[in-house]
Amino acid sequence: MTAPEGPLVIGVDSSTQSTKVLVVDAATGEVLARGQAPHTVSPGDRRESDPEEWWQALSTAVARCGKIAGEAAAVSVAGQQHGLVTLDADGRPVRPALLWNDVRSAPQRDRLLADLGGPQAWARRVGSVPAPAFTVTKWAWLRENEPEAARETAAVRLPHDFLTERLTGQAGTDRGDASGTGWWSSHTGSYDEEILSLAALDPALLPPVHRAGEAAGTVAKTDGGFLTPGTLVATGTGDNMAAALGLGLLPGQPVLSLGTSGTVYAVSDRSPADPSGTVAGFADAGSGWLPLACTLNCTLAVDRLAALLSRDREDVEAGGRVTALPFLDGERTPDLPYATGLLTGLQQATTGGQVLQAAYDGAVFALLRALDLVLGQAGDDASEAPLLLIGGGAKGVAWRETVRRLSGRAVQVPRAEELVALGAAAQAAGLLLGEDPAAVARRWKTADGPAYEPVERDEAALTRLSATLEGARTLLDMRH
Ligand SMILES: Nc1ncnc2c1ncn2[C@@H]1O[C@H](COP(=O)(O)OP(=O)(O)O)[C@@H](O)[C@H]1O
Ligand SMILES: O=C(CO)[C@@H](O)[C@H](O)COP(=O)(O)O
Repeated sequence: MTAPEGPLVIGVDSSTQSTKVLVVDAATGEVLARGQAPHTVSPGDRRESDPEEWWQALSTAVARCGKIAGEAAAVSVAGQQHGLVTLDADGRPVRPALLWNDVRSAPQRDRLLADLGGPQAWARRVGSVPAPAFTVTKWAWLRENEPEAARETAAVRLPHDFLTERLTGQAGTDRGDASGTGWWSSHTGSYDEEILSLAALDPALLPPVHRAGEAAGTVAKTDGGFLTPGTLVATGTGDNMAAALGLGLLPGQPVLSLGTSGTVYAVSDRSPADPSGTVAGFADAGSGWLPLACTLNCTLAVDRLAALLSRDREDVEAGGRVTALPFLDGERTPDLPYATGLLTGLQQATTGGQVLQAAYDGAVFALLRALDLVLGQAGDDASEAPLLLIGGGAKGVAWRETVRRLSGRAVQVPRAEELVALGAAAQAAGLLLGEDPAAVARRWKTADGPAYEPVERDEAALTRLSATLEGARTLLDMRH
């Protein structure tokens, strides 16, 4: 490793399963140190995590980077989107955070949709038709199911706001993450008073929304002194917005991310509004937008199937007619919050490897079905552009080959791992150096990596998956 040119910056990804921290040379993008610490997510129907554990994980992951972390001149925190963090008057969590993949708020979502006049009204108003992932549905759930906790709440935050506020001592969020709440409009760039009133949420509980390029503050104090006081803190953003920054994404470049969630998105310079609700009309971390579709069942669902079959995740086999819709946690895309996993087409000759391959197919199919709608909302011609494959799953051959076979598109796998944390680092570097963070990431060449030619699309598998989904809709919509 050559001596860093400096200055150094820190990028944080506080995602569903863990916190990842990178110390990066702002001049070159070289990753000088990395640290990681896990999170606990409650099992069963609840998907909750303790925000205090995120804070501890941040401290541990920074410590695992070594002393060099103390030399950073700027830091930025990106986080899993949508989570409802409720704080009391002393800034302590009233209860664990309700995460993006907790679908218990589906009935409240249905009610909120109707109260504003249906999906079209929501898309027109805030840019998105809320899924049960959106924070507004979670607040409605809390008020209905735990009114005392709602009453005790003195501040409502998103995961990245909570961590940034702990660092700086100042409340604030950014437009990218705010656009996943449902109460902030990516068309107008402001909180929507009518929606806040429908959800019975006092706007005084919400943080101010920083503009792109503004600082959130400086490191005021930290419990264990794990970052140097006075270090500049950028606004941070949602994890998908950060990954878009981390890739230095330009319009017309589609991304498919394989992590706890599966996402497909592109950046756009027009404000999306998809009344079907498949495409969320998020704002990006700059001054543009990020039309995005998200599935709940991606790498964890396939890993679970592999574990049930006692197979390595790469141990797949082609052939057979087995079809899987691996909606183990309910599903968001398609909108089937009450769904469970479905397996059909099993025959005497079916092998375990074919069942596992079917799980990959089902997870990728759900994402690719939404990709055309995402690109339609983005409005730029991306027909010839390679699909950028990122997230933990992009390291897997079975994932990559499934995406190639079902998409029929060229695929590029950036060599840079941890694009969310790198995007946060680019945001910190942009703030420090007065540059556009996406341009910083392009200078760092983060999207470079091996390219894979298109292969013929497996129409037979796609037709089988579509027919299974349509045929099983009533079953998948059944409330257990
Ligand atoms: N070498 C690998 N091959 C395939 N999948 C992998 C590999 N390494 C990690 N993964 C998958 O990556 C997932 C984590 O992805 P990541 O993007 O880090 O998740 P998140 O940010 O949502 O917490 C794990 O659930 C695991 O299935
Ligand atoms: O809900 C969404 C996007 O709308 C998810 O993408 C979350 O932001 C969680 O991300 P990961 O933990 O899977 O990175």
